[in-house]
Amino acid sequence: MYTACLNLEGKKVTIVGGGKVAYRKAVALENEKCDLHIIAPSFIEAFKSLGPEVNLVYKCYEEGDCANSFLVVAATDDYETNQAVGAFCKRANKLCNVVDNKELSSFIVPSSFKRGDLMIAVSTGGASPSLAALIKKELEEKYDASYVELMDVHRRLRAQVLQQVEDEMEKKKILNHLATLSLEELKTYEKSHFGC
Ligand SMILES: C[C@@]1(CC(=O)O)C2=NC(=C\c3[nH]c(c(CCC(=O)O)c3CC(=O)O)Cc3[nH]c(c(CC(=O)O)c3CCC(=O)O)/C=C3\N/C(=C\2)[C@@H](CCC(=O)O)[C@]3(C)CC(=O)O)/[C@H]1CCC(=O)O
Ligand SMILES: NC(=O)c1ccc[n+]([C@@H]2O[C@H](COP(=O)([O-])OP(=O)(O)OC[C@H]3O[C@@H](n4cnc5c(N)ncnc54)[C@H](O)[C@@H]3O)[C@@H](O)[C@H]2O)c1
Repeated sequence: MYTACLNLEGKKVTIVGGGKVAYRKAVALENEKCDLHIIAPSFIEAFKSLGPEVNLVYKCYEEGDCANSFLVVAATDDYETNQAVGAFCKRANKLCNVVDNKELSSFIVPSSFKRGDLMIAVSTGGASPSLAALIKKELEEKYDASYVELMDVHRRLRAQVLQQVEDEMEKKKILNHLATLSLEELKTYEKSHFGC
């Protein structure tokens, strides 16, 4: 499967299902500024914690419910319903994650976390979602909260380097060197080279 990061801002996204798995997917999608609709006859309590901009639609799935959606997640506990959603999306060329059917999915979701602009995602291709989550947990410790600031400094420094260094080889050399520095070293570099 191809690795990509999707920009879902303003896109209509539909989740079918109102249980534990649908909730996990909803929490992740809520952060993406998409137009999120969730369809199910009943929802677990946890859904109350979602913001008012999330549309909970109290009904069973019907063909056509996802017709205007850019991306769809089929997350019911009913195999036939999930399959119907997946089959519709396949015909209609929509991105679709069917949580109990990798073969019918056009994408699957890795275990991931963010530290500012840094995003780390781990996938086992469905072989062991638990192992993906465990490896993510290990990486969360190594790439701790300090990386949020580190990424801010990197973004500033890269912009300065791109603006001020013309020679392509030199530019590459500097950026590769910056990638090896600690947060403290980066701050010292910034002060001495760009005076801030
Ligand atoms: C990463 C994560 C992201 C997320 O869901 O957003 C995710 N599963 C997570 C957790 C998790 N899932 C399951 C358990 C119970 C233990 C176990 O069974 O292992 C746990 C552990 C837990 O809950 O702690 C069971 C399970 N998962 C799938 C099936 C169906 C099947 O295999 O057919 C079944 C069996 C259902 C059953 O019959 O019981 C399928 C998929 N799960 C995926 C993603 C995709 C592959 C990702 C990959 O391998 O890279 C894929 C293919 C489709 C998809 O959902 O995208 C999230 C971790 C979030 C985090 O903590 O970071
Ligand atoms: N991909 C994953 O990470 C993962 C992890 C665990 C389980 N699963 C699979 O996910 C599925 C759902 O698990 P769960 O724990 O969220 O189940 P759950 O029992 O907590 O929730 C099921 C939800 O589906 C809704 N539903 C049922 N029929 C529907 C229909 N026709 N239209 C709309 N909504 C409908 C129910 O109202 C309920 O809200 C299971 O099939 C399980 O095999 C996937």
